[in-house]
Amino acid sequence: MSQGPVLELRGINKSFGAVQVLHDVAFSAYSGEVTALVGDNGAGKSTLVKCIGGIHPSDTGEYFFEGEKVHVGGPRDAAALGVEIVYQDLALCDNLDIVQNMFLGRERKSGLVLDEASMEEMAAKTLDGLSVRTVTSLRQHVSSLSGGQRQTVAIAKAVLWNSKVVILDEPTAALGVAQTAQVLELVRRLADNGLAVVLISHNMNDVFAVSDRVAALYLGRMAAQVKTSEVTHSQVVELITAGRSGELGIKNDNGAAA
Ligand SMILES: Nc1ncnc2c1ncn2[C@@H]1O[C@H](COP(=O)(O)OP(=O)(O)OP(=O)(O)O)[C@@H](O)[C@H]1O
Repeated sequence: MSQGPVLELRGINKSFGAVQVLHDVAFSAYSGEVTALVGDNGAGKSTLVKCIGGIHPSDTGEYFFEGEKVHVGGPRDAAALGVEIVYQDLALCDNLDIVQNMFLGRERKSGLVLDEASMEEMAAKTLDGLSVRTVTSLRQHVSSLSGGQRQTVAIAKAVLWNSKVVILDEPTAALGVAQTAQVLELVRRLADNGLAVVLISHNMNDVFAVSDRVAALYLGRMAAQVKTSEVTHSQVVELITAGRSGELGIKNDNGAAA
């Protein structure tokens, strides 16, 4: 399924004041694939994702979407391309129900009133399309949902808008074993439905369970972006902790030596 990447960044540099956080970073995401973005605390994962999402646009570098060079100067530009980010804190409102959360800020109206029926139908269709069966009622307040169910609602909200790239910030960090398995299954299904999924993770089991590629950041540089099937668990740990793998032969997707 390897066509060109749907999203590709080249030569991304980003500084906050005098501190340069990202150095000449290249990163690609492919439709139908899960790309795990890994790296130690402070390696620059969130900063890279914020560049992709237009929250902190990069200082220099190029951004390509579906092969075209684009300018992403803010979150609206990213959303218009079909790039959605699901943050760790989920940004769900506890006092609203599932449908209200999924349409928050983008409510559908019929004349002057909210078109509840069509929103409920779209929400149900999206959850069905993701084969989500864990939610009992769409009119349930999200405060009454489990961590895994909340994660599911946040992910469904991100894919409601015909998105093409979905970035998930540590979706299993706060979950137990069974819920982690459920969310990972959902992550895989998103890719199988044709989306490019980027999964930020610290958990090697999750990375190897679900990803097609691994992109490893080390001190703000892309140490390697490789196919998951071509690396071992310990090579990925080395990339995260030392910025390179001692064993030769790891190549970046673009052919450069890691
Ligand atoms: N708004 C900001 N202003 C100044 N420095 C920042 C800002 N955001 C991030 N940084 C710095 O950039 C570096 C990378 O941070 P970032 O949050 O991108 O790392 P991360 O890989 O996501 O880490 P973690 O796994 O801990 O979330 C850190 O040294 C951080 O202190």
